[in-house]
This record gives sequence, C-alpha cells and structure tokens, in this order.
Amino acid sequence: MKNLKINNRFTAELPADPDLTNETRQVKNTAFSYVNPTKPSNPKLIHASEETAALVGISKEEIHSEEFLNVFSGKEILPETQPYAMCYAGHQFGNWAGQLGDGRAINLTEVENNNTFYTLQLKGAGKTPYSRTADGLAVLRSSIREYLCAEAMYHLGVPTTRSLSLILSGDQVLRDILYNGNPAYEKGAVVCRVAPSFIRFGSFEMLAARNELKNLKQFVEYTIKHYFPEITGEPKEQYLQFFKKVADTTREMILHWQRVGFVHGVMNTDNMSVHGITIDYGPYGWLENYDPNWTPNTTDSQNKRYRFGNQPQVAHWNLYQLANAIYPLINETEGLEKILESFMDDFILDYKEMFLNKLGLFTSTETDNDLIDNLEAVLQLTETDMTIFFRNLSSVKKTDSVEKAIEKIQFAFYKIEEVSGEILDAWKKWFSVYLDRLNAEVLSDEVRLQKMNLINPKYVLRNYMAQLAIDAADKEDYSLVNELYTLLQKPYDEQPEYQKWFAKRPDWATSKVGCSMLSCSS
Ligand SMILES: Nc1ncnc2c1ncn2[C@@H]1O[C@H](COP(=O)(O)OP(=O)(O)OP(=O)(O)O)[C@@H](O)[C@H]1O
Ligand SMILES: [Mg+2]
Repeated sequence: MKNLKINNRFTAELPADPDLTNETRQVKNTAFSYVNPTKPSNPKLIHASEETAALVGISKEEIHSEEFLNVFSGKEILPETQPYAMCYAGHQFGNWAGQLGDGRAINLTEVENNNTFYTLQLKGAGKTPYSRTADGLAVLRSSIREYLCAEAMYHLGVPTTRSLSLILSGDQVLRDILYNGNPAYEKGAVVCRVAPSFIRFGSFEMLAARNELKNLKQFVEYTIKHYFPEITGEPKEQYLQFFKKVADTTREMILHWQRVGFVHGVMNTDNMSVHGITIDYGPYGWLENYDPNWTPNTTDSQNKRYRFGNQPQVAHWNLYQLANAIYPLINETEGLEKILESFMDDFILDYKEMFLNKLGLFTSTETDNDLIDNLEAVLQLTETDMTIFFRNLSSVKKTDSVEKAIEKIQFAFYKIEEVSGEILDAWKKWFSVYLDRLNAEVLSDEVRLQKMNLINPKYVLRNYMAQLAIDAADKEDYSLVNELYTLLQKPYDEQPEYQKWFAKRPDWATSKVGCSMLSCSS
C-alpha cells in the first residue's frame, strides 16, 4: 500500500504505558498501551469499501492484495507502526463502570491523506490489557452489522465512523451456551474502521476519576490542538470552547439519528465520540413502526434508558459526565452549565425545524408544535412504518383530498384493518390540517417532493435485512452483504431494481432473534 502515509501523533505525543505484557490489568498514568493484534488462522476478505480505502490512500487494486488482507485482519503489522489499545472508562446504563478501554479494538496506526488524519482501527482482533474477562474477538454476525451500518449511516448524511474492511478470521468464537449445555461457536471476524480519532468521553472520564490531572490537561490540549485548531484564547476559555464544540456536534448527530430513525442501543459514555460521530454499532436498530419507546437492546428492555425518544436526553446526560471530567481543569461550573442548558434548548429548536422539513414544510407558523405533536401521537395509534410514511408523504399533492392523501401513505400501516373508526378519524383530522399547511407553502409539489426525498430516506438497514445478510453469509454466501452495501450507498435514490427493500418488516421478522431485539453478545 504504497500511498499510505503513516503519521502517528497520538502515540508520539501522549504518555505510553511502559508495560508491554498484554496482561489484563488496571492501566494507570497513560492514555494507551501498545499491543499487537492476534494473528488470525485463515483470513478471508468478505468486503472492503473502495470509498473508505480512497479516503485513507489505498487504491482499488490494493484492496485485493495479500498485504491488505494481512494488515486488516491483524496478521501483519505495517512497517513503522506500533499498534495500540486506548485506555478509557465510562458510565454504562447510568452507572460508573471504572476502567473499560479497548478490550477488542486495536488502533493500527494513524495515516495522513489530503491533509487530513485518520486512525485505522481493527475491532475483534484479539485481547488487550483492557479485555477484562472477555476474549477480544467479534463474531461475523455483529461484524456484518457494524460494517454495513456505518457505511449506510455515512450515506444517509449521519456523522459516523467509516468501515474499511470486513474479514473472516477463520477462527471460531464462543459466545453463548445453548440450552442443551453445548457451547455455541460462531465464525470470528475483524472489521477495520476509520475515524479522525477514537477519543471518547470516557477517555477523559478515566483520567479525571484517577485524578491524573496532568495527563487530563495534556490529553484535552492534544485533542484541541489537532482536532479543534480554530479554538484559541486562555486555557480555561479553550476548554470551554472545546466542550461547546463537542456539545454542538453531539447535538447534530442525535438530530440525524432522530431524523432517520436510528436507535443506538448502548449510549454509554464510552461509546460517545468527542467528534460527535456515531461509534460502536452493537445492539442498534432502526425504527420500523414509529415508537419513541422502542429500544433494540434486550439488556435495556426493562428501563429502556436508551429508547429512541430518550436519545437527546441521554446525550445531554453523557455531556454532563464529560463536563464533570474536564471540570478540574476549569474549576468553575458556570460556563459548563450554560453550555449544558443551551444543549436542550437548541435541540428542541433544531428538532422542530428538522421535523417540519421531513414534512416538507420550510416556513414556520405558530401551530407547528401542534402539527408535530399530533402527528407523533397519530403515528402510534396503529403500527405505522416511519421510513415508508415519510417517504410516501412526499407524493401528497396540495390539491389532494384527505382520503387521497391517506391512500398515498397507507402502505406504511402494518395492520390496515385497524385504520378505521377513531383511528381513521384521527388520521383524517391530521391530514386536513397538514393539507391546509401545504397549501400555505410557496413551494410547488414537485420541488417539495425533491427536497423531502433528500431528507427522508427510501432505504435504511432494517434489522431483518441485516439478519438476512448474516444468515446467508454464515453459509458463505456474501451476495446479500454486497447487495445491501450497494443499495445503502444511495439511500435517497429511488433505485427501482431494489424496490423489494422498500418494505415493512415481514411478519417472520417480528419474533426472530436479531430482527427486532438484540443482546450485547457480539
Ligand atoms: N469480546 C470482547 N472482548 C474484550 N472486550 C470486550 C468484548 N466485548 C466488549 N468488550 C469491552 O467491553 C466494553 C464495553 O463494550 P461495548 O459493547 O460498548 O464495546 P465494543 O462493541 O466492544 O467496542 P467499541 O465501543 O469499540 O465499538 C469495552 O471496553 C469493550 O472493549
Ligand atoms: Mg463500545
């Protein structure tokens, strides 16, 4: 890979763990530990993203080289690089969890391309000092989900890590014990992901919790210098500006999640990036029927802390933890509190605008809040598919009758027979107000349709779609991985050849494991 320009700033500028043993332990006074990936026994490339490769300086031809396979499966280490796992802590499901760290992620190196820095990171490439009691590996099933979803999110316009490659390791990974007491082995896989950095809220929480204030200061200043160079001024002022930037980008990210119906599922502070990009595609899911109370994560099915409708509040809570972590550098609460307060206020304003745009409304009136609230209520009267509803809404015309408009979106109803009586009346009422509102807009039907179709995706990675790709891949048929990857590169385009994916969750998927709820086992 002749154009890969290795340039490691993280390991060069931050204090390294002097212990090179790779034994599971508490790792203090450092930001990272050097550790090499475990060599896979028989790596096989399933898929690689040409786009992500180009981003970091790898050509199409190089993707199919042995070197690519070896480097991104962890079999070989790039010359002049020294892989490392990062030390971080986190709040999991609202509770302090202490040291976590990259238990199964290993940063290979940073590269520079077109004046931008990227970190290349393997997920599932073996144990690190942070693996605690786990194996450092990842199974094919969760790796396919991570690989496809990150790229799908990118093309939806949602800030995210990117996927470079998906490689079978050739090793078996033990995950669950079956009811009959037999161990259940699954195929192991390694995903290479790419991001500006993998610095998480938990990275700073770790240093603050250990009162390693010198390291904390150094790490925050490192982050500002390299990723927020526009920030200047007195140190304390810089730290506040940094926090504001993280709050702003996090708010924008969550806004996109709510726009496309993405539920992260494990919004622990160790899964929050300081770049405001989506990171860690574990037990995530996509809203099918519009239900703000839905979470895909079985571990969270009681409290539903990470339910769709709670994501903004959780982001705010997580930012609060980040504020606590950097507070010792500032020693004043006022500035941090102001930023935290404005997060929610700004979110509410942005959410309203985003939602109106999804409805094809680009001006504001006094009744907007009612229109939105009433729609959110009516969408839940009977199961109504979020993606299909908003996509088909764009075909409603100003001159349509209420009945005609409902006919245009009725494909979104899971049980059409339920749309009668009071439920039908509620829909009629909402559409009557909506049609009046459309008629007050200056945009023509055609222009509005075009604008709406750039906001409301036609295709998302529904849980059952990923599961179908997983089932086929388990039998060494990767055609669906390829097909979904291609489809999801253009989620806003009509793509008539893929119309079959513009479909509600099929009945069989309602109860099948992996299609509606997922555990953290991955
Ligand atoms: N199989 C595993 N082996 C070792 N550590 C693991 C394993 N699975 C999870 N962990 C660790 O448990 C913690 C929480 O896991 P979580 O599910 O949030 O992350 P993840 O999916 O492993 O990785 P990432 O956040 O890097 O995408 C992290 O410290 C993670 O590294
Ligand atoms: Mg994680």
